[in-house]
Amino acid sequence: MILMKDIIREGNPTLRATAKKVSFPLSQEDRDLGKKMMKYLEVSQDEKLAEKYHLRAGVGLAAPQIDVSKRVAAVLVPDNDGSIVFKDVLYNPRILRESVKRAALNEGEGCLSVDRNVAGLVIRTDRITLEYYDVNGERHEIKLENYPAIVVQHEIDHLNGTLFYDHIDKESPFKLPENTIIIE
Ligand SMILES: O=C(O)C[C@@H](Cc1ccccc1)[C@H](O)SCc1ccccc1
Ligand code: NI
Repeated sequence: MILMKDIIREGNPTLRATAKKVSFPLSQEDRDLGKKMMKYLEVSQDEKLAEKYHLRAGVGLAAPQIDVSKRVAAVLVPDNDGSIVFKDVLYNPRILRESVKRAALNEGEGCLSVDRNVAGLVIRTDRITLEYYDVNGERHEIKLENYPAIVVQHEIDHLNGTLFYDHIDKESPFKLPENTIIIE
């Protein structure tokens, strides 16, 4: 099971590398990789289990964060009522289309690989068309908006060596650019 000790932190070069695509049919290793990343998210979102295993809650986890430079990311986005908005392991995810409209989370962003608070608006695209392959090699093309779209962009950033604070305007971190909505 993935524990916090397995998650690499700022300064580890893998976090700044461009991860490599996986090939299909997936090797057992790449199947298991996706499975254990999703397991981390499930356990981290269970209050009791997260406490038991000292896990930071996560709605997404990218393979580079456990020092595996492959284009694989697990996403588990719950709704406020505990239902699931979006859950899958994304193999070779790619953003096909981006809206002109931008979005940023009101409370900014954090990262399991960043052990400090970096304040500021993380400016992202509000609506995306996402292409990815699932564990069976099936191609998916889906539209996401608002919070799920933010989470997926955060994870795809990890596959490209980008961290959330790269998107914060250093001069004026809380400036709201034109055409940008705040997501509460
Ligand atoms: O480090 C990661 O990739 C996991 C992040 C993903 C993320 C952070 C902020 C905004 C979108 C995605 C963790 O989920 S950070 C912890 C967290 C937990 C629950 C809700 C929001 C953030
Ligand atoms: Ni992160």
